[in-house]
Parts: sequence; structure tokens; C-alpha cells
Amino acid sequence: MLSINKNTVADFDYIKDQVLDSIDSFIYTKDLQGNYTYVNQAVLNLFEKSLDQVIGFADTNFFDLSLSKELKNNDREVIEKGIRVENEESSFIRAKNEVRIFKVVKKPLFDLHGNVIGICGISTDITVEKKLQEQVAEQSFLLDTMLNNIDSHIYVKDSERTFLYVNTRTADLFGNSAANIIGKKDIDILPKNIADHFYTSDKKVFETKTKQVIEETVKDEKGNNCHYISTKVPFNQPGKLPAIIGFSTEVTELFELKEKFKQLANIDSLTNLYNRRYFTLHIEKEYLRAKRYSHPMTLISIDIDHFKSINDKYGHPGGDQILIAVANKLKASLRQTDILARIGGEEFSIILPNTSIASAIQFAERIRVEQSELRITGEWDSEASISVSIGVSSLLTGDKSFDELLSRTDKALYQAKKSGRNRVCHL
Ligand SMILES: Nc1nc2c(ncn2[C@@H]2O[C@H](COP(=O)(O)OP(=O)(O)OP(=O)(O)O)[C@@H](O)[C@H]2O)c(=O)[nH]1
Repeated sequence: MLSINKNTVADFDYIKDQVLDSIDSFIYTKDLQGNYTYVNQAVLNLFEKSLDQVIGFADTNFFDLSLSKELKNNDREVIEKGIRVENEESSFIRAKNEVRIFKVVKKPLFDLHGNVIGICGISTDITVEKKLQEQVAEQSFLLDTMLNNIDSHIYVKDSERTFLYVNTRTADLFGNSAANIIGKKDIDILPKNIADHFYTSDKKVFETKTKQVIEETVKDEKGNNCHYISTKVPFNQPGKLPAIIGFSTEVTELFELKEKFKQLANIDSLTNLYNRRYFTLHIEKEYLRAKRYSHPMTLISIDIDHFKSINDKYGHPGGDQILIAVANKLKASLRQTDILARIGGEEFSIILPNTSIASAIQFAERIRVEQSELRITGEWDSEASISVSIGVSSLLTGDKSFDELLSRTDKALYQAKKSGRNRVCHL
């Protein structure tokens, strides 16, 4: 049989106090007036008071209650309703001169007849945890705001092609919500050919474990080409599948602008034919190709006769219109592989790859006739007509550079001029 004597109770109280005092949580009881009837050591440490400075005293001595609203409300709720309250309290501690946040559990204390005679509370300081949570929430908000407003598509995808993250821009591009995309595979979200196209470069990151910068071109739903610069970096977390973080920026406008600039640099603005710069680049290329494969290559030089007099007769703007008409007629005579350029004022050249001198002479003669039959109308009374002189020359086995071909063609043109114009000469 268990016998309890005075000493056993004292021992038990002593042990209980030791246990309660060794707990980091704040344990306390208060009477109905809100005066403390018990506090453990943690409470004394928090208040920086001794036991007799706390027992019998109310919270107003230890908290700034104007800044500790939940404390009073929670206490009132427990006492008035006789219920257990579990809540968070943010309280200003006078001794520490700072606000601390507590997770509190407060219960009513009853007498033998079931009347509420006070409250018992256990509070745990969660200030650091809360601050960390706030910091994480703040950083996550900041990151979300940045990722969702940046002009790039950002996504995280694992090696099994499952999206782990997409920003709003990516979700919009895929025509779905981020919540619907995350957790799904690219092939479940995108048309197979597009998903596979993206996965080809994803795979490269998984295989090489290094960052890849790729230019990607994808057709949108209207069939237009969209150009992207994509940077994909490996993202590995212990215990998880390898993943990549992708940043894709649409550069369609820039790409098209670049292409336009490239074109403009090569195009003559008056006639829209290639200019001398493009011609020079290409004649060298064609020359090297013809040399390497021992293919024939012929050059034609065309010069409008007495263009100075045409300018004098029709004025400079009239002369421009005639140049455009001549250019258009020349363009219409070309084969797909021929390269036509305006290389000077009223001078044009045609590179004829894979063409023998005999066929080139025939072609030049056809051009000469077509040009002489041109009737050009404009802001003048009669129809304007012109003639052209043409020089033709082919690449010879002994040629050391394309300059030799160029100079032979020029000489042939000079001969055509010298021998009366409106004719084709060849060398
Ligand atoms: N309208 C116009 N004229 C140009 C342009 N570029 C050059 N010219 C003119 O073309 C004329 C070329 O004259 P020339 O080189 O003396 O030769 P030509 O009068 O054609 O005589 P031949 O070539 O000997 O038959 C000059 O009057 C230039 O001012 C241009 O872009 N527009």
C-alpha cells in the first residue's frame, strides 16, 4: 500500500519545482484578479525579478499592456468562458524593453466545486522562429515579385521532365496556371515536338553537368517563329533528382532587327539589289568554291550607256527611276543561284556560278536585248529607253585570285563601250 508522509510530499514538491524550473517554456498561474500565484524560473528570468517581486503582482508590472493586447484578451476568454485557449501573443516585456512573440496555451483552474479560480498558462518564446518565418515570407515575396515581373521565362525542371517551378511568364506562355504546370511533365503540358525540342538542350545540361547557353527557335500558335536565348544551369539537391534552372528570354524583335540590319548593310537602298559590299563578300566565296570543285564560274558586268545624258534629259530623280526599272528587269532575268548587285552608280554585276562562258554570253545577250526593249514611263512625256554595254569573263585555271576575273570582266566591258556600246564583249 502506498503511504504518503509529509516528507514525501515535500520531496515531490521539490522535484516538481526542479522539473518546472528546468523547462525553457514559461509556466505560470494567476488568480481571478490577474495576480501571479505561481511562476517557474523561466518567467523570473524573463521579468528579471525574484519570486517575491512577482507572486501577488499583476501583468501591468511586467508587460506594457497597451502593446500586449492579446495577453489580456486571452486571459479574459479563459476566465469568462472557462475554456482552454491556444493562441499567439505578442507582448512588450518591460525588463527586456522589447516585443516577444509567444505561443501560449492557457487553461482555467477550477476549485473542487468546478468554479474558475484562476488560470494556468504555458508560453513558449517563438520570437526567433517568427522573425525567421517573416524573413522567409518576405524573401519569398521579393523573389516571387522579381521572378514574376522579370522579362524572362524561368522554370525548374527535373531529369524526368517534371516542372518543379515556373514563373508567371512561363505559365502564360504555356497558356496554363503555374499551379497546374508544377508537378507535371513537359510532354503533358506542351505539344510533343516543342517539349522534345526543349528537352534536347535540357539533356545536354544533365549530361555535361555544366551551364548551357542556347538559341532556341519555336513556332507560336500562329506559326510565327519566336526566338529565345536560353541559359540552363544544373540544380542538384541531395536526395532529389538532378534538375535544371532555365532562363529563357524572348529575343524575336531583336533577332528580326539584327537580321534587318544585316540585310540593310548588304542592300542598295535605291534598287533593293545587293550592294558592292555583299557582292565582294560573295564573289570571294564563289571563287573559292569554284576553285575547290573545279566548277566553271562567270562574271557579267553591265553598264548603262550614256547615263549622264539620261540624267541631263530626265533630271536626277528621273535617272533614279530608270535605274530602278533597269534593276527590276535584270532581277527578273536571273536564275536562283545567280547573284545580282548594283556595284556603282549605273553599273551592275552578276555572278553566275556553275556557268560556262558560252552560256553566260548567251545570257548577257538576252539581257542586252531585254534592256534595249525596256520602255520606261515616268513624269516625262515620252517613254524613256536605254541601252547597256556588257562585259563577260570566266574564271581561268591559272587565275590566282578573283581580282584577275574582275579585271578581265572590266576590260571586256571597256571593249564593249569602246566598240560602240549596246553590245556584249567577252574575254
Ligand atoms: N540618277 C542617278 N544618277 C547617278 C547615280 N549614280 C551615278 N549617277 C550618274 O551616272 C552618270 C555616269 O556617267 P559616266 O560615268 O560619265 O558614264 P555615262 O554617261 O553612262 O557614259 P558611258 O558609261 O561611257 O556610256 C553620272 O552622271 C552620275 O552622276 C544615281 O544613283 N542616280
